Amino acid sequence: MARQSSSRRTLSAALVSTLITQGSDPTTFSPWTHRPFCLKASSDPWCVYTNADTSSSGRASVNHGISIITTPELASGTLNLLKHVPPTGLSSSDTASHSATRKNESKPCQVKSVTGKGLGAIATRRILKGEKVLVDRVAVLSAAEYPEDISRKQVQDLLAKAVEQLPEPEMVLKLSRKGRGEEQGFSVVEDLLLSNSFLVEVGGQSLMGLFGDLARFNHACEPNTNMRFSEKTLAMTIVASRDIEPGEELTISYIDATLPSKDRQSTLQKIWGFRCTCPLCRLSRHQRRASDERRTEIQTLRQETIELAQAGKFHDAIGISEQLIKLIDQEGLTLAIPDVYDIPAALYYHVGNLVKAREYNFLSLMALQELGVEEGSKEEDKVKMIKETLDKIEEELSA
Ligand SMILES: C[S@@+](CC[C@H](N)C(=O)[O-])C[C@H]1O[C@@H](n2cnc3c(N)ncnc32)[C@H](O)[C@@H]1O
Repeated sequence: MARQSSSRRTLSAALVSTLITQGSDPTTFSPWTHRPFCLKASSDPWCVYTNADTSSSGRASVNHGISIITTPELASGTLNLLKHVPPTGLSSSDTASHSATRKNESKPCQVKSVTGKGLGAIATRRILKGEKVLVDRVAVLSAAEYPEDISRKQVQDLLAKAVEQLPEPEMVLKLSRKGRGEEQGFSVVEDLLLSNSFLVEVGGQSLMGLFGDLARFNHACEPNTNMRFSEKTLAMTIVASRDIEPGEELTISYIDATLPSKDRQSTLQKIWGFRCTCPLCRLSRHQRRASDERRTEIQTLRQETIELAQAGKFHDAIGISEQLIKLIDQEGLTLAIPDVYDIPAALYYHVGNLVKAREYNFLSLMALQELGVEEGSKEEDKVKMIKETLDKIEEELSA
């Protein structure tokens, strides 16, 4: 199982033995509610750590529990993360309706059948750009790649254990659809994990995260919401990236949506195992060609900007990067906008045009904030960095 490789690290023998060989009294595994279930690999052991405490008194408690499949080292890092999780838990529906209640509005979306895609999340009312529509705490975190000496069957056992130990395993098992299936050697849990989980960064490692409610969000190549993961709360927040009308489907992008249609289809097929039927992929051949041309041009301009900057032709690179912004905007690639502003921001700073550097840093900051910045997310780090740069520019301008 490999969506993206994760680095493996060494760990202290003392830590391993503390985590693995503790006695049979479950309280000594705290914050885990189950004895860690471990496989001894020739390198690090790999274990399932579960917190299935559904009471509101436990510090790490969450309504739907959490299982993490990892090495003892990362699990020990996660202990700190769990301390920050609000004690009342973060069930998606609770949180979404909680924020809705505050505004005296109804829940923003509900799961319904969508033609050709199974189930999906449909807006129940008007949702404004920037509104949080879901906060979903991760249920299962798994390595994206396992060492070679752990067999496929052992990985399947770890995954099965991770789900089985959750307080409501059926909440995860119900996500299973007719996927790659047993004939291709996939176990039910492995298959559902591969077709429903998203890569997240925890403790510097890329892990696959399964989020019970987010798993009902279908993909679109022009999505109307975006995802923000917080390492602090282990929750994914979904924020509207434009105004959404009642009855519209809420969509996210599973891949780099700036790619031309052929590349998007092949990536979705290879990694996710389905053929995309989103509105952009269903355009007439003529309209799709126009969009593909713009997207191919976007890839070319990106590459050209890098090459020009590497060759020290900064003013030419600035010109191309500004063309790139126009194209990204024309193609409605809202999610790519903050990153694309960073390019002229850095280039203008480099050539000493501080006024323009300030303008683009400011635009990047605004675009990021419009898309939602969660505490403990990588976007929060980026906002901090841009603000520091803006302060530095102000200082230099007033010197
Ligand atoms: C994370 S799940 C989304 C929820 C799913 N539709 C359900 O019924 O639970 C991913 C699966 O939904 C379907 N899907 C998602 N986006 C799609 C799209 N744009 N076109 C066609 N099928 C899609 C595919 O079957 C994919 O494997």
